[in-house]
Amino acid sequence: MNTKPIEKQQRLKIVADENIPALNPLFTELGEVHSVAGRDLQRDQLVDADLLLVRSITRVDRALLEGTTVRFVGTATIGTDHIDQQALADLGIAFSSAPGCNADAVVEYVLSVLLHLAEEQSFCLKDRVVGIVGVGNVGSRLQARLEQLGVSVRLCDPPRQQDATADQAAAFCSLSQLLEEADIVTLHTPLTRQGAYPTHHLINADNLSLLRANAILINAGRGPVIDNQALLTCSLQRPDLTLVLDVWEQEPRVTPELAARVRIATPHIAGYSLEGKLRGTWMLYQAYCHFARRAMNCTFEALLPPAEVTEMCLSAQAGLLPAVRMLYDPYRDDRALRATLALPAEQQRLAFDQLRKQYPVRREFSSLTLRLSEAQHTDFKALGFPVTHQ
Ligand SMILES: NC(=O)c1ccc[n+]([C@@H]2O[C@H](COP(=O)([O-])OP(=O)(O)OC[C@H]3O[C@@H](n4cnc5c(N)ncnc54)[C@H](O)[C@@H]3O)[C@@H](O)[C@H]2O)c1
Ligand SMILES: O=C(O)[C@H](O)[C@H](O)COP(=O)(O)O
Repeated sequence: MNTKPIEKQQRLKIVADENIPALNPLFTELGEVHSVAGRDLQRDQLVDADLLLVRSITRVDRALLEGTTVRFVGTATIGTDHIDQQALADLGIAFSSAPGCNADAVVEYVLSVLLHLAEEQSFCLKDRVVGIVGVGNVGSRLQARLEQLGVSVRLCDPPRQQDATADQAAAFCSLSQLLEEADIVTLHTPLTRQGAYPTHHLINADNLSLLRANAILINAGRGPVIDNQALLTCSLQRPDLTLVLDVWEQEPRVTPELAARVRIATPHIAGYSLEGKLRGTWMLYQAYCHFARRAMNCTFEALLPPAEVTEMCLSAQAGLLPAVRMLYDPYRDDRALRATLALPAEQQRLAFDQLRKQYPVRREFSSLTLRLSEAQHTDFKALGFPVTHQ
């Protein structure tokens, strides 16, 4: 890629999505930050801009950038399906995303969902097989925590399987085998439409029928990885299925008919821990400083405020769910989303974005040290809590 650091005497002009936190402490030392509404960003807002910082709701392509002065684009997200990276390379614009920034938040969303459903449906997670589709930053961290808890997993990731040694490749299975063998299926692939293993409508009318009786299907990746119309049809015929959707094919539109069939419905917030969001911005700051060959003046630790509650003592009888619920209860987000579903379509779309914009502070499990009896240590540690003796 033919990208050169920006050489400019005057302060940079930085155009940034208003939903990116910590722009001030990180980017105002570099230039003037202009906040914009990410979903509606237009070319004329990029006049004289040097940097463009976005989240996942801004389509960044040739039409937006050709002929502008932008030299660096960053997305403070893991997903990159909204960015035409080939166009950026052709235009000589440097690009950075934030791989892994909110992976732990997504893992904790899934763990919290599973522990809530285990209580409601009276099953023990350790007796269930969890199928993870997409075993990258999110999927592999989820795998590690589940295996430490003693849960059996099945893994499907053809790109990783293809690059693995024969020994490593044996850990993976095909999608159909996973759907047939797993009691719980959770999707963590990127959204891709091309290449050897495209994920658009990876889950569709043909393979939904492979799901086991009483299966749980979770999508916290990207909405179009599941054919939502096929899912609705299937769910009407299969009341035994439990669906959990954080992402939706027509996002920010959520069709009330599908939401009515979904047990836990949330507005694309699986990755919205404070740590995840701040790490996303900080990784862009780090990437830009590297690109511009500048020294960094802020560490991630300095950016992250202390949690309100940092330590909690649990009784020797306490199970996992009460501690998890203290930090994250997915039904809070489910209730907030459902309250918007009776609105006319356009207002519902706006409400979806508002829920995300005004998202309450949510901290990761690592922020809360638990005082526990010795016997409880293994499971709470496996979930990701720091633990200490009572
Ligand atoms: N809901 C949320 O808030 C949220 C938050 C973070 C990320 N995400 C989404 O989750 C996705 C995964 O995140 P990640 O950090 O683990 O990404 P990653 O790139 O680290 O891992 C993705 C994995 O999916 C695999 N994969 C690609 N095509 C596949 C296919 N056809 N079948 C099975 N596996 C396939 C890749 O080989 C890779 O190992 C992101 O791309 C993003 O779209 C959503
Ligand atoms: O890809 C990601 O990192 C996540 O999906 C992220 O949480 C999306 O958040 P948004 O950019 O829509 O605020």
